[in-house]
Amino acid sequence: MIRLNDIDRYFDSKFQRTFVLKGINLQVEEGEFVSIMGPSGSGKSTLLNIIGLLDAPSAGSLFFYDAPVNELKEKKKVEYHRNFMGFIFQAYHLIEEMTVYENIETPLIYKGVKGKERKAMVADLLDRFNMVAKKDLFPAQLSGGQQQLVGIARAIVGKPRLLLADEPTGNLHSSQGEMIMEVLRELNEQGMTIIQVTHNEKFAHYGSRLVRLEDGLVREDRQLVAAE
Ligand SMILES: Nc1ncnc2c1ncn2[C@@H]1O[C@H](COP(=O)(O)OP(=O)(O)OP(=O)(O)O)[C@@H](O)[C@H]1O
Repeated sequence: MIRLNDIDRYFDSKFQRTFVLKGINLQVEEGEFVSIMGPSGSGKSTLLNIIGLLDAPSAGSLFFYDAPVNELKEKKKVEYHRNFMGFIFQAYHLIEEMTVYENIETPLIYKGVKGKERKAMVADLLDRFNMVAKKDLFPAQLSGGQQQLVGIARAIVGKPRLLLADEPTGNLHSSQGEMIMEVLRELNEQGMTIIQVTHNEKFAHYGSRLVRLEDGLVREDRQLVAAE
């Protein structure tokens, strides 16, 4: 589904070149649930942003289903964002002028989902995340954890084929975090491919594969067994 060939990401300053990612080779198959771990600054978010077409590699190539996606036109990128992937960010990226309900509904409008079906899909997630009573509030009226839940609901409501999650549980209590990981596991069992960045070993083990980055290199890449 996704293939990275010799991906480098570096930044040049006057006197030196700083590598954030160095020669990353990674292949992710449809249906996998990959957890990316590694120390702060090791390049995890950068890697996720490159896969999500939000950042461009300095060298190397990226493929979705064997089609090169390195140098896509903006319009094609938007199509991938709309129809192929969902993104959970560390910062929630909610639209401040929209209510909780509208924030969750927006991706479905872009996707062309009809009104009735849209309502049912949003209602289902509000219910599942215990946010029904908050549906008419604006993001600024919610706690950090609640905003995170809305961000997650918005990312998964359209059932994207690929979900990219950067510390999805970062601002949540551990019980909320576990609830979210259960939701991700269920979505993965239904066929969604998931790549998450996490600092939490326990949550990493909801995945089926662990990739550990260090200094911009893949230091470890192994399958996880469910019982671990
Ligand atoms: N525009 C930039 N210019 C220079 N360096 C950058 C730029 N963007 C990112 N970096 C550097 O890239 C490195 C990796 O950042 P990244 O956010 O990918 O790390 P991370 O592993 O996700 O860290 P964390 O766990 O703290 O979120 C950092 O040292 C950061 O300073």
